[in-house]
Parts: sequence; C-alpha cells; structure tokens
Amino acid sequence: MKLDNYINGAWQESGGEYTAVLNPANGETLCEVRLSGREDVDRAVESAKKAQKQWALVPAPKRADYLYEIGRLMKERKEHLSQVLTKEMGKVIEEARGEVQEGIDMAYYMAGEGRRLFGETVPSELQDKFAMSVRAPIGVVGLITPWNFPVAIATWKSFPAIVAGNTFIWKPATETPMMAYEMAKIFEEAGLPAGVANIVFGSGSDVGTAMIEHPDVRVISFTGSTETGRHVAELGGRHLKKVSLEMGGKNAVIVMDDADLNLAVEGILWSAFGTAGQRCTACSRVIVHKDVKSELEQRLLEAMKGLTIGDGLDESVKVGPVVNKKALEKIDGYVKIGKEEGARLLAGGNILDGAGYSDGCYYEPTLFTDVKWDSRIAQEEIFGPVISLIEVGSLDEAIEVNNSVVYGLSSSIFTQDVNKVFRAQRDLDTGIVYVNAGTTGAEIHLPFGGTKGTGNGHRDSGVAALDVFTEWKSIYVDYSGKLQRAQIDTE
Ligand SMILES: NC(=O)c1ccc[n+]([C@@H]2O[C@H](COP(=O)([O-])OP(=O)(O)OC[C@H]3O[C@@H](n4cnc5c(N)ncnc54)[C@H](O)[C@@H]3O)[C@@H](O)[C@H]2O)c1
Ligand SMILES: O=C[C@H](O)CS(=O)(=O)O
Repeated sequence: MKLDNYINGAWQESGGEYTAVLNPANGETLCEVRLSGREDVDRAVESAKKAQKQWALVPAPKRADYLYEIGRLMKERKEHLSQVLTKEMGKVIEEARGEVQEGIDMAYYMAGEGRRLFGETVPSELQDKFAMSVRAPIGVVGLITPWNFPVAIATWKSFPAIVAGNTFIWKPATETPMMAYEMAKIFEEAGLPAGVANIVFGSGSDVGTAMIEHPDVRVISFTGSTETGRHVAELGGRHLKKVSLEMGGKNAVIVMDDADLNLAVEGILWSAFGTAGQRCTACSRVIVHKDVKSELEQRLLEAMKGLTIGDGLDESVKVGPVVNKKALEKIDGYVKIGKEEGARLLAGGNILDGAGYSDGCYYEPTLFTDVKWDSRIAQEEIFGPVISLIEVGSLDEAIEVNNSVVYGLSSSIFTQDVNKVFRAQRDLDTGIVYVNAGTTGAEIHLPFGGTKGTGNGHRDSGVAALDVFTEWKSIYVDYSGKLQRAQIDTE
C-alpha cells in the first residue's frame, strides 16, 4: 500500500519519494508513505483557505454534527483502528484500544462544544450600548503530531479546530502515517466538506517547516520533543504564528513513607512500562522515602518479573516493542550512561535479541537505583522502559527533586496523609498532578499539558484547547443614536 496526501477531499500524489513504514514488532513492511514537499503544503493550504471561508459560516451545531458522525465511525471501527495502531507504533492492543477511545471521546466532547463555545455578555459602562465577546475562528491551522499517540493527539487538535470553524493541514509523524490514512477515510465518509481536513505526509524539516513558514497558516499546534518544539517556536516566532507546544517529560512518582506500597508498585509499573515507556507522561523517575526504599525495590523487582514482552497484538503481552531501531539504540545508550554515572542496575538493561525478538525493537524493562537526582538518567528524557529510583528523606526534599528537571508535565504522589497531598498538589510544578495513581491516564475533558520545558502556556484537550484555535472578539453595539465615547463620557 502506498500512502499519498489527502488534499481538498481527494488522495493526491506528489513528486516526493516513498519511505517504508515498518512494524516494530517484527520488522515487516506495512506500507510506503510519501515524503512530500513545500509545493504539496502550498496546495493543501490553498485548499484549506478556500474551504475555510464557507466552513466558518456553517453554524457551529452543524459543524458539530460532523464530529458526532466521525465519533460514530471511529467507534464502529475501533478494533480495526486499534490493530492498525498496534502494528505501526507497537503499543499493546489494550492500550491501542484505549487510545482510539480517547479519540472517540474527544469527538463527542468537542461536538458538544458546538452548542457551547461560550462567550460573554457584559453591561456596557454607557447607556443604550451593548457589550459582548465571542470565540471567533482563526482560519487555516497547522497540526504537527508525534508517533506515540498518532490518533489521540491528532483528534485533540483537529476536533476543536474544526468545531470552532477552522480548517487544517495535518502533518503526522513519518513513523505512523497509517492512522492518519484511516482518519482521512473517516473524515471523507463522515461527509466533511472538501478542504476542511488536509493531510500532508513528509518529514518535519520539509513539510513541517513549509507549514510554519506559509503566510496563510495562522496557528501551529505542535506535539513532540522539546528539541523540535524549540525549533518550531523559533521559526513560528519569526513568522508571527500563534504556536502551541506540548513537548517532553521526565515525570516522577513520589512514594512517601506512609504510602500503600502495593498500589504504588502497580502505579509505577503501568506508568513506567506501559507503551514501553514511550508516553510523554511516562514515569521515568521514582522518588522514594528512605524508610520504604528497600521494600519498594523488592516489590518492584518481583512485579517486573511478571511483565510479558512481545508483539502487542498478543493479548497476553504487557510491554510491546519500542517504535524503531533508533529509539532502541537511544535507550541502550542511556543505560550505558546510567552505569557510567554509578547508578546501580537492579533489573533489565539489555536489548532483547533472542528468539522471537530479533526482528523487532524490544528493550528489557529496566530499573536503576541509588540514582543521583542531578545525573543524566535522572534529568534527561530517555523515552523508553527505564526507571531511575532516587532516595529522599522528606516530602520537601521529594518535591525539590521532582521540580529539579527542565520538564513539567506530570507527577504523582503516593501517600495517605491529606496534609502531604495538599502540600504536594500546591508545590509540584507540573501541569498534571496525580494522587495515589501513576503519572499516566489523562482524561480528555481536562486541560492536558505541561510547564517549563514541556509547554509554552497552552493546553491540549478540555475546553482549554479552544483557546488555541479561536480568537476572542469583543463587540460593542451602541443604540443610543448619538456618538458616545467610553472613558470620556463616563468620567
Ligand atoms: N507533551 C505532550 O503532550 C506529548 C505527547 C506525546 C509525545 N510528546 C513528546 O514527543 C516526543 C516523541 O515524539 P516524536 O519522536 O515524534 O517527537 P519529534 O519532535 O521527533 O517529532 C514530532 C513531530 O514533529 C515533526 N518534526 C520533526 N522535526 C521538525 C521540524 N524541524 N519542524 C517541524 N516539525 C518537525 C515530526 O515529523 C513529528 O511529526 C517525546 O519527547 C515526547 O515526550 C509530548
Ligand atoms: O498523550 C496522550 C495520553 O493520553 C496522555 S496519558 O499518557 O494518558 O496521560
């Protein structure tokens, strides 16, 4: 199968080469995807700009009806979409189903916004004058998405964008084009007017750059690494784009001396090794009170023995492959750094290449302990199934260590002391805080995003996402029949 761009409601070939998309579980070629260029972006933007004029005039509740239909089609195809997702990205099938469900939930949630999109009416300070504010569409928006949640994150961006009256150009990650292909088919079958949704496959440096530089693309909503996000923001700044960034994480689970250790172990295991550690919200640090450190280590080691590793299509498998060989080598590189830094390896630490693994990209779930809070494996995003366990002596020290990284996405604390809970939720500097749960498992109706090196003040999902894809417009209607001047006449 060869994947080409979806522009103006049709599959359109471009001049670019094709690149193979491999199943990380076994190395099989799943498809080939076009590496498009600037001229393809230009065609997509032209289509989106033309369509947006009419799309913005469609009443929002009618725009919402398309999202209800998209949600229905996604629900109808949930198992097919999940299987495709597992094949192209590697996450185990139960997580793929969870991700597709996030997209379905977002469709229905943002469809509901078609009958809200609340603005304000407020009393004017002048007689016979009416004042109100409305959320107005922006125009053509550019969506750049990562490979680890290839459908959920795309829905978090595209659905609020279109319900608010915008049209979009979507550049999926080159590693995971098949979910975009599947979504384009759903957009088409839902009857979305041509030009509202446009998908251009290609590299970030070619297609991504062209989107950011195009004068008619008003917003760039980016999710990906902090390194790339910095570049997107710099280039976007030069072109006066509104840029929303969701980037890397180095998320910690704090385990206090009064924690329910069984619960803590389950929370750590799921958020550290789910998706093979390839979630932006993955737990990559465990900050543990010295009084329970040894017990927690033993319980974690015991629980890790039960992790089955393999092809994510196998329902019994809990940890699938990482996305590709490059990711595998990056993870292995960090394990070597951890050993050089003097951290003590308690489990894992190897690329799996024996029988059943050699054709895929598998890494052993890995646990380091006695990690120094300022070491590289405790500070830098590894984006794989590697935990760094750091000992502390108090809640204050735990919070200080948690906040010591450049990222600020998700954090978690296990404690049964309500005073510790409220001090932690106040002082942890991440955009998401969990109590007695792991660091993953966001819900689509709440703001999603991070502080510091994870984000630049915007949020995906929840009503907050509308702030990225709308502009506030304040409207004053003076029906006094005479010229009134605010400030002057109100003195
Ligand atoms: N905060 C969040 O919500 C969130 C969610 C998922 C993933 N992530 C982060 O994403 C990273 C993993 O995803 P990834 O490997 O796809 O990230 P990445 O930064 O390599 O790529 C993300 C997207 O940007 C594109 N891109 C690459 N170079 C570009 C450029 N110069 N200009 C424009 N676009 C460019 C890529 O093609 C891809 O579509 C991790 O750091 C993870 O923490 C963050
Ligand atoms: O990034 C998308 C995920 O839904 C976030 S989480 O891992 O579920 O928190």
